[in-house]
Amino acid sequence: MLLEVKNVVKTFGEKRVLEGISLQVKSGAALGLLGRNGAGKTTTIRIVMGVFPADSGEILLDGKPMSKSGATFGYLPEERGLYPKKLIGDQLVYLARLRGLTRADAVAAVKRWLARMGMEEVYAKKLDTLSKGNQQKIQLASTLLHDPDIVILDEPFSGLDPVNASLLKDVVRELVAAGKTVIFSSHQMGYVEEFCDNIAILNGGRIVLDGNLHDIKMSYPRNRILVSLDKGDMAASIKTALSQAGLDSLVTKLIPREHDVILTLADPAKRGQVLAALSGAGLAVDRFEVLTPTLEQIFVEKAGETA
Ligand SMILES: Nc1ncnc2c1ncn2[C@@H]1O[C@H](COP(=O)(O)OP(=O)(O)OP(=O)(O)O)[C@@H](O)[C@H]1O
Repeated sequence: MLLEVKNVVKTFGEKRVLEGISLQVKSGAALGLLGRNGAGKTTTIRIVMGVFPADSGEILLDGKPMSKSGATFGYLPEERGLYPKKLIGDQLVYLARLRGLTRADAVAAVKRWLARMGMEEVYAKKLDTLSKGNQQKIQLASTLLHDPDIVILDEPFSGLDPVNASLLKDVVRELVAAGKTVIFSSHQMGYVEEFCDNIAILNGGRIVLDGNLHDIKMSYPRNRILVSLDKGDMAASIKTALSQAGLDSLVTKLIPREHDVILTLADPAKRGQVLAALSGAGLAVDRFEVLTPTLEQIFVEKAGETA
């Protein structure tokens, strides 16, 4: 399944919030939709879901208008929407029925999802008797009860402890593996790096970067190398080894850090010569690694300035 956002423009009053954005999401590979507060992520999601129309542009699923596709959505919004005072089982069954399940199927889906979340015992409890993290898991279950084709998760990890975060990661991975179309929006870049093969960064209503995250990282210069040795004064040993091998001019910068050294090379293709020089000098190299930028660094570079 291919979801396409094509040249979407949206204005609220005088304010143009989306300036003609285009992006694609393929099923079986999650898209990380990123951007600073107010960049237009929620507006984009709402247009994709048909909550309100775009001023112009198209939302297509496999080349046809989304509105005619019959695709089902599961949306976990940032502001959660379940009733705190109602019994969890009752409201989940109600929601599943609203989304078209028979009563028997709805009850079965609710029991299955509560079990998946490790929370079978809360069926007859009120939502507000649960901790924030456990409420969050119920919200996620409510998003997935009807086995939607397109799953949109806005900050799904907020408030979760590491064990629950790990459970949720497994659920998201299963959705992706099951061929769902998954859009994941978060300010926590670590999670985005874990799940999303593809990213789109919005800034000032425009897509300023999109594509495969691995390819994006590989497109950055590969001239910074992290080196660590098993002992001794690393920086001094490395300088001596490079000098003996006549490679001083290849290394344009050498930054000693507490547990390693970062080298900047004039020509990254010659990094093998640096490694050979270090081993040739009898140094025990623990790590020798090309440093690629983190998503956080890429994000700050691309979205740090408001366009
Ligand atoms: N219904 C509305 N009426 C007027 N302005 C709106 C409306 N909805 C959103 N906006 C404006 O559109 C811009 C984009 O908002 P949006 O909620 O899409 O951003 P976001 O990227 O999801 O931000 P956040 O990360 O803070 O959730 C903001 O300036 C916001 O104030």
